[in-house]
Amino acid sequence: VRHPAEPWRIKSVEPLRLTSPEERAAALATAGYNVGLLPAELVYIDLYTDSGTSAMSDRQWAAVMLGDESYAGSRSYYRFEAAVRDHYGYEEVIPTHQGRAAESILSRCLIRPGHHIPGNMYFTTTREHQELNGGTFHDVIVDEAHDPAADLPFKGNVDLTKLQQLIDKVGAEQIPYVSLAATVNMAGGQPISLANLAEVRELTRRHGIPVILDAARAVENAWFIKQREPGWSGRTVAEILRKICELTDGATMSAKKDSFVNIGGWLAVRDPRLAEQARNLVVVYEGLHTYGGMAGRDLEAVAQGIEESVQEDSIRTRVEQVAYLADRIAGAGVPIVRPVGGHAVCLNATGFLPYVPREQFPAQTLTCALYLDAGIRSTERGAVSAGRDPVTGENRYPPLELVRLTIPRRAYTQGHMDVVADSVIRLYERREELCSGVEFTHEPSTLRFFQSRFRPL
Ligand SMILES: CC1=C(O)/C(=C\N=C(/Cc2ccc(O)c(F)c2)C(=O)O)C(COP(=O)(O)O)=CN1
Repeated sequence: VRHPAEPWRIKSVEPLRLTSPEERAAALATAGYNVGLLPAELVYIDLYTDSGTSAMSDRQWAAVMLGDESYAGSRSYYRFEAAVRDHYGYEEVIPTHQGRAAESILSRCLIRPGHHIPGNMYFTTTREHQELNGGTFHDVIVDEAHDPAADLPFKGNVDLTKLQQLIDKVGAEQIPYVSLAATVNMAGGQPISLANLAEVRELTRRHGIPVILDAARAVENAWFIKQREPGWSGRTVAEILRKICELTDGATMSAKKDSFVNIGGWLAVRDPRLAEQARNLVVVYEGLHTYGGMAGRDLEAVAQGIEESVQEDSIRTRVEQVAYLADRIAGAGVPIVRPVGGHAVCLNATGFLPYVPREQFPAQTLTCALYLDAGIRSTERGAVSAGRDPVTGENRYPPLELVRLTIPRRAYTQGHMDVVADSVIRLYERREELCSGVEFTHEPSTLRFFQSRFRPL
């Protein structure tokens, strides 16, 4: 796989510093063996997240200067609203400062204690807000999504039998909505197909259950539909994105992904009554419903980012850079999640570190080894992220124990990808030496992944 030639040239740069091994060892100990607690300046290549870390374009920076900071009815809000309506197709657009704020407001509007929310695999903040409002999340994704080696084109698909069984078990009236992610982050950025989405739409329509999309990386999902789903190769990404949204009743959006911005999000629905309920909560938690926790300049950057995100060369080269990294790593025999997702290469930590027992958190251990080796920050997407079962309090050990190498958009070049690939391959060749993991020294009660601290065993 060749590294793509980007459809842009660099006009502004931010200097990077490579630390010494000694510096990194000291920094990691201070950070409690949680790379998420490292100061960013001690990280050389930061693959912690693609959320809010992408490079904005000169046109987005120019739009920032046009930000209308009026409290009510900002010009920038109407530009933002028009961009969401044009590209996602929902009538009622409600700004929020980022995705989890949209999730919180949607959950407060639709979920009541005792409710059940089916979805194609969990995402941490999405499930958290569902549980905080008394709901129970049920994973109805196809079984293959939990198998890192299953190389299927649409592992984000819903297993319709699982969905029907949940409806039969709890009753449609106990299901406020079906929560669908496009792509599925925790499965490695796996897309859902339009055919499956249409089947979910049909099944839920029969029971009067709404479908709410998590659109954070829906442009990447649209790209995979164009590449992999028969009958769509001749359509534009923009047309396919609209088609995805048409099959849903609303969406929560973290604009910090597809739309390249450093902050921003929105909730969009078709039902004006739900929209009014949500706007009332936005005023309580985010700010007036025409800015929703963003400055006018942020609204402008999101609007411009949406337009750029659906340009074919932009999304193609974004996904191809990830494929380049995956190809180099997999070429050396390193176990990764197949097929490669749109935003990340996911290392299968149990396959990578077979001698580290699950109770010693192999994925967390591997993130530490990657940082020590080359100053690379990656993301634990395994048992630490999965947290504890809210009922039993026991650690959840999901089948996927992954290290996510998450690629920011338009930020790193082929040279950086090669540094990452070389480091991963070097560690894989030394994997026999890595036979003990880590244990908690501090474990927060909520979303422990961010603030946990560990000690090496
Ligand atoms: C599919 C989806 C997301 O990927 C997502 C965020 N994602 C992050 C940041 C993150 C979030 C929670 C974690 O445990 C985590 F470790 C990383 C990420 O890196 O992937 C949100 C929430 O959107 P907000 O971040 O704008 O509020 C909603 N939906």
